[in-house]
Amino acid sequence: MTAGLVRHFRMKKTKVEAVRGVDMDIGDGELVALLGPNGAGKSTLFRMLTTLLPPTAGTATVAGCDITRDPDGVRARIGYVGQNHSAGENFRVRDELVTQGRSHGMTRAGAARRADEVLDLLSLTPLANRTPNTLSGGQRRRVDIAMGLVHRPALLFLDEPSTGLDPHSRAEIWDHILRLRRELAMTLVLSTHYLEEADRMAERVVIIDHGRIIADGTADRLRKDLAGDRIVLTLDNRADMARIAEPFDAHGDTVHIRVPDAATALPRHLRALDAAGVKVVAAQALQPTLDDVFLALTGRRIEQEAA
Ligand SMILES: Nc1ncnc2c1ncn2[C@@H]1O[C@H](COP(=O)(O)OP(=O)(O)OP(=O)(O)O)[C@@H](O)[C@H]1O
Repeated sequence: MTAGLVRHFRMKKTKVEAVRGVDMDIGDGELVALLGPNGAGKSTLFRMLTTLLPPTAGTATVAGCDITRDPDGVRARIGYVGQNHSAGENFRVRDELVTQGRSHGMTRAGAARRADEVLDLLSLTPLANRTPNTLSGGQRRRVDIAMGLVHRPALLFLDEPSTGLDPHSRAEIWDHILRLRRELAMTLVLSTHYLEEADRMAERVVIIDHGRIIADGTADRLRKDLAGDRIVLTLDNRADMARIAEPFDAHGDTVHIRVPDAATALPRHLRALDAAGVKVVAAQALQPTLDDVFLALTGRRIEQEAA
């Protein structure tokens, strides 16, 4: 889908290399989460793939069309939900959707029918005659998604769809995103810096940092390959640490041991330590988070940077 995609910005004397050579292939019907800290280049990549920004170098084919040679073809086939609201403040939601349909060449009756369909799809029918400035953050986000769906795209880009929403609204947005996937078999590419969302919702996670892809796979695969499970033991007597045979990291009173499968390793370790007379007062089997994966790859944590 993309080959060597690059985007630089020039500002006076400095050059910002926002995207530094991205190669990515996304298949039909995939749900892909692009995960990275602030400034990683996610929005710039999206803006190139949705033809809002020309690449400095490289190529990309989106929904079968080249982003540089056939931007109109790309735009006709994709939907894009950016970080800014797409509907005007003071027009009724349904009217905005009809206008959007008309701008895609639909007849008035066709656009009205489609507006009602997308209102229903995003559970917005009761709000159809409200203006966006009277809606909650989560409701407005659903209007943004509805605007991106009017022309029936097969592929939808969502740039941080849940950022800034309270946990309840975030869960609601995700219900709707997953519904699009289930009921319309859409290809969904979204960006997020919420680690647990990428982990739970997407079957493929692409981690991006400083404008480059640094990992790509299922969350489970990334965890296993790049971070590994840990068991965490608290010993009754710190001096007993010297009697642990495996390599470990000590954090205060606790000992962290890297293992391939924490659930099966934990009882084995407890039995061995018991037999050696080492008293363990607490024990935990820990699966790494995607933040641990990011830490293993970069030495930094996404969560700290997002905060
Ligand atoms: N128009 C621009 N002019 C100059 N620099 C820009 C421009 N747009 C983006 N950048 C820079 O490019 C880099 C990547 O920004 P981008 O918005 O793509 O990151 P992001 O991963 O989407 O971050 P966020 O999660 O904060 O939205 C940043 O250093 C940013 O400051």
